[in-house]
Amino acid sequence: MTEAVLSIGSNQGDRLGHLSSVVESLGERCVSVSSVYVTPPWGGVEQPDFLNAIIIASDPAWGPWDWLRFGQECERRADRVREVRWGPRTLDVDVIACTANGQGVVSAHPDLVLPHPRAHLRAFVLVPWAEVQPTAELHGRTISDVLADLEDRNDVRRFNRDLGR
Ligand SMILES: Nc1ncnc2c1ncn2[C@@H]1O[C@H](COP(=O)(O)OP(=O)(O)OP(=O)(O)O)[C@@H](O)[C@H]1O
Ligand SMILES: Nc1nc2c(c(=O)[nH]1)N=C(CO)CN2
Repeated sequence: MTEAVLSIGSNQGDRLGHLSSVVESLGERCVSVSSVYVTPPWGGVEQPDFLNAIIIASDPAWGPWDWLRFGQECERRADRVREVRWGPRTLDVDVIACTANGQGVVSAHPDLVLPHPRAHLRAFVLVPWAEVQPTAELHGRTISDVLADLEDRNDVRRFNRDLGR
């Protein structure tokens, strides 16, 4: 049994629709969903604001690579094009962390680094994650503590609609 923390983001096209498509595809695997947040682009590329959210998902038979493949399949269905690193996209699904039978999974494989190597730098991940799992830990610190170090944490604002779960 694995539980995954999935970060979903969109800043192109029907942003809310793209995020909703992930929740729909997960179906019964979806355990909880954060509010939707409007977030300024992270990473230095000038582009429109994103909508971001965090999903907690679980499946008795899936391992960490299944969550990665699931996210990439959702991106493909949203016609995501990989052009600019950290640039605009219809849908981004990142696996932020994964637990297998209650134990945190650590992976250094370049195609699946766990926990996600940049999660601790991203208010657009930590603010929604803290909403749904305030006691979660990243590299031995609570995510609330990690978030307190980020200067841009107050730039992340609640959006006026949610993903309906
Ligand atoms: N935890 C992870 N979640 C998702 N992709 C990962 C993870 N670890 C490594 N990768 C790999 O990262 C590669 C690039 O992914 P992607 O194009 O989504 O990056 P990005 O969203 O532009 O940037 P970032 O990785 O900083 O979020 C993919 O080939 C994927 O296999
Ligand atoms: N606000 C925000 N910025 C980003 C995002 C994202 O989802 N939200 N995704 C990126 C690529 O992983 C790069 N920058």
